[in-house]
Amino acid sequence: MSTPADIAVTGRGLISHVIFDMDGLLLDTEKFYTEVQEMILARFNKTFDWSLKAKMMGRKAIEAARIFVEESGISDSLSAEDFLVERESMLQDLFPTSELMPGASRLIKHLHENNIPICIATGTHTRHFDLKTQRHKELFSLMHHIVRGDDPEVKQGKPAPDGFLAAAGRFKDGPVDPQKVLVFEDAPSGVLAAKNAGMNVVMVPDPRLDISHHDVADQIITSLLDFKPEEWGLPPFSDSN
Ligand SMILES: O=P(O)(O)OC[C@H](O)CO
Ligand SMILES: [Mg+2]
Repeated sequence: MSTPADIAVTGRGLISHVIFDMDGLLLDTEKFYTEVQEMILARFNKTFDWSLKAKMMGRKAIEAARIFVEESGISDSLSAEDFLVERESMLQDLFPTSELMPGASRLIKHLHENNIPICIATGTHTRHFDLKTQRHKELFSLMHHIVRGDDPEVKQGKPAPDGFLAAAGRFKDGPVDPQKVLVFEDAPSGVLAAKNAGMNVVMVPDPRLDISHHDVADQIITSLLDFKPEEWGLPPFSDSN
């Protein structure tokens, strides 16, 4: 992990574009997946722990589902496809209640007001994206574009770089040099995806995630409220932020 001084030395202060992850980073939606998956495993007298959570988060639904049934040892009783069906109605009730993570609105508005191009690259597919964001349309409209997990260009989910490379390619003036992109992520798979795309990554991990997952990111912060844009060559927050 780099310190702010290292960041300046390696030239990572020259960020021109920002890509946000969504679940667990902008929206407090990871808790819904956890709740539902705990309930399903309880049916099999098993517990859902953070080592399994760490492997699933950030991935496309079917990829996470395969990990869930295989790693928890229930694949003989429940297929990945049936797991997705079983959790769907519960998630559909929970997603419309999604709330913003602390500091998300402040950072998005700050970057937009300062003309820093911003977008989202999420593993979430369009139908779930629409449910999760229905209370936050105004804020999400500040994004230049949004790449979802079912985008045709996203052949493989995180940790593959597909989503971040597609996102970097859709800004107004064409593809952006990955070295000038700063990604915000909460998930180990998402941090790896951004590094696989050659980008800079600030990780905002859930405190329950094992610290062994902190090694790959360029910077770790405990909340978006703690992000200091000037450490990355971005306009600082003013007192009114
Ligand atoms: O974290 P995101 O936004 O890539 O979403 C991925 C899944 O939908 C949830 O882990
Ligand atoms: Mg995430």
